[in-house]
Order: sequence, then structure tokens, then C-alpha cells
Amino acid sequence: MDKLPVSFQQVSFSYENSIPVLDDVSFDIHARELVAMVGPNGGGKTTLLKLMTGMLTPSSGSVSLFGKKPLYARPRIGYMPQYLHFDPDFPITVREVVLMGRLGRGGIRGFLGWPDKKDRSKAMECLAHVEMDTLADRPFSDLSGGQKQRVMIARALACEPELLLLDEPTANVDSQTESRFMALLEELSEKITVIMVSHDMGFVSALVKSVLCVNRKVVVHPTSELTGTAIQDIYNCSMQMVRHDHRCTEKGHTHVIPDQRSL
Ligand SMILES: Nc1ncnc2c1ncn2[C@@H]1O[C@H](COP(=O)(O)OP(=O)(O)OP(=O)(O)O)[C@@H](O)[C@H]1O
Repeated sequence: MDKLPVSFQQVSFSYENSIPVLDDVSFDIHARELVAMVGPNGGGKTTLLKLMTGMLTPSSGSVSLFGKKPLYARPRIGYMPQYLHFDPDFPITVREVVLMGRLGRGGIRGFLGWPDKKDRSKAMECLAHVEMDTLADRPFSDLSGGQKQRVMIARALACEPELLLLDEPTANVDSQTESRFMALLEELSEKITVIMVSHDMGFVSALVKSVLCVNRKVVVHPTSELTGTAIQDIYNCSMQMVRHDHRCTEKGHTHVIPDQRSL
């Protein structure tokens, strides 16, 4: 039987002597689940993803991916971070950024480390998924924020992951790209496990059956429960259900944002 893609057992984590960001967290994620992670700013979502990638290690408890320590499972993980850390002056093309994703799968196979035909065609296929293939030879630094984000999604897909971790993948992308991305996630989740951080409750509820709610503790909720009181419990503050911003109003999505007065 396949090992669980993600298992957290009594995990606590603190950054350098600060109060715990995550406190006694236990949950399992099964194969081919499509899971959304929600919670207030600072609730610990990115920290949870970093524990899954092995970039951070728990202060106590254990994290296992496919029955192994996260570092050993890395070749099976595609990760799209929340922020981009490329030097804007570094001369790298869009195609090369995506080819870097191939390194995650045990290295580029070509002669002396040059990408081979399969690496190049996979990179182009992933760029096509996010409709960025026509810009493959552009310098990455010339792209807009939303275009860069689409390229980073392609990079996470390029390693042909069995577990895809996405930190706010649609934060800067337009509604058309978001809809296509939604369809892509649905397709992917038939074969692989996908976990994504999202603040967009409309996006989340249309797509996933269960939601990982992160606010120092972690609770798994069926999407159908995510209304009123449940949301208040998750965010531990009063919430507004609002329609907001141009992009989302267009789609008629309802969003949840914390009421700043109570934070
Ligand atoms: N490198 C770090 N050193 C110290 N504290 C950190 C570090 N990274 C994050 N934190 C703190 O840990 C807490 C959780 O941060 P994290 O980024 O995991 O939250 P989040 O739920 O992803 O937030 P957001 O929705 O704003 O992205 C916050 O209080 C944050 O200030």
C-alpha cells in the first residue's frame, strides 16, 4: 500500500525562541487529495509548507512524506514559494527558470548536465499549461508579477511531482488564468496530491472537498462546513464575507477577509 503523502504527528514549531507558530499539530493527507490551506496572516501556513519541504524541521513531533523524512522525499515534491527570490539582474530566461524545476527530479539527464530533449519538451509543456510558452525566451526579469507567478507554477510542475505544494499560486494572476489553473488543478489531482494556500474562499470552495485551517493549530474541515461560525473559529477573529476587488467581483466570488479592527 502507498505510504501517506503527508503525515504530521504532534508537530510543534517555533522560530528561534519565539512562541510556537504551530502547536501540537497532527493530520494526514491521502493520495490524490486536493487540499486548500486557509488561515489568517501569520497563522503558520507558509511555515507548515516549509516543514513539508524539509526547509524547516519541527521543534518536536514528526513530519513524514511518503513514509520518509521530507528531505528524502524532495525529488517527489514540486514547491511554488509565496515570494520570488531571483536577483533581478541575473540573466535567466523564462525557459531556464522552468528547466531549474527539472533539477528537483534527480537532476537534468542530458550530457554534462545540459537539459536533454525530454527536459526541454517537459519545460515547454508546463509553460503551455500556464500559457507562457510564447514568452519562453524572454528574460525572466522583464515579466510582470502575474506572469512571473505563472512561470513559477510551471517550474513547480516541471519536476513531475507526486506532491505539489503551492503557496498562494493565484495571488497575482488574472481571472482567466485563475480559471484555467483551477481546471489544471482538478486534472492534476486525479493523479497527484495537491496542497495550496489560498485566501480566496470562493476559489477554494469551488475546487476542494476539504480545507486545512491553520491558526497555530490545524483543523481539517469539509468545505461544506466553511461558513459563519466555522470561519470565525478558524481565524479566531471576527470576519467579513465581502465581495471585493476588480478581479474577483468579475467572477462573482465571495471572499473572506479578517476584520482588521479585531486583530
Ligand atoms: N524566518 C522567520 N523568523 C521568525 N519568525 C518568522 C519567520 N517566518 C515567519 N515567522 C513568523 O511566524 C508566524 C507564521 O508565519 P507564516 O509565514 O507561516 O504565516 P502565514 O500563515 O503563511 O501568513 P500569510 O498569510 O501572511 O502569508 C508569523 O508570526 C511570522 O511573523
